[in-house]
Amino acid sequence: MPRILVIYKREDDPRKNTSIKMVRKGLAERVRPGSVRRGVVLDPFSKDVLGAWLRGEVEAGGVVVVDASWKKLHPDVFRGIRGIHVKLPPLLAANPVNYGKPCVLSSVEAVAAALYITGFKEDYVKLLGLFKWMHTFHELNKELLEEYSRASTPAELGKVVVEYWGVNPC
Ligand SMILES: C[S@@+](CC[C@H](N)C(=O)[O-])C[C@H]1O[C@@H](n2cnc3c(N)ncnc32)[C@H](O)[C@@H]1O
Repeated sequence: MPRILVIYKREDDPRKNTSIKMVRKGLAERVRPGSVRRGVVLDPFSKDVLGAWLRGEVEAGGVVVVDASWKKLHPDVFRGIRGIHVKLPPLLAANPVNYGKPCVLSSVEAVAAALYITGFKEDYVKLLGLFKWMHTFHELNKELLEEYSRASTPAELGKVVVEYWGVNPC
């Protein structure tokens, strides 16, 4: 499994936090921002998008997620973290806080999507087992995830987004 690195900002209830659960289950590690050397940083403010062409970077450096509150999230939170910053192509959240909304995923949803799109499908399945609503995430997004994973360039991925969403909501 690629490394999953969590930068945890302690901004919400730790009992409901999804990245803390990934860490507790031994699927992710908690790190300080300065210790990240490379990898794919899941950054909703980036203009670049994650796609299958980043598989090598995920393999080499892992997936970095910044666990902060969506209410307080600001581009500064991501500044200075080394790695390739990318947002995810649009997907629907299934978590109880943002159910049905595009783009505002929980940490576990974001990491799972990144793993699926870059071809780590068995590792994606491991994350589905962490929360009941992760199976709903799968049902809501499985066709889109598969289409996204087949796009081999940003232009191809952009076409899928336009065909499905019209205007990109993220
Ligand atoms: C804002 S935090 C909220 C996490 C929440 N506290 C939890 O328990 O899961 C979610 C993180 O997942 C990643 N993420 C979520 N949606 C994303 C998207 N559309 N594009 C890129 N990264 C995303 C980002 O690293 C973001 O900071």
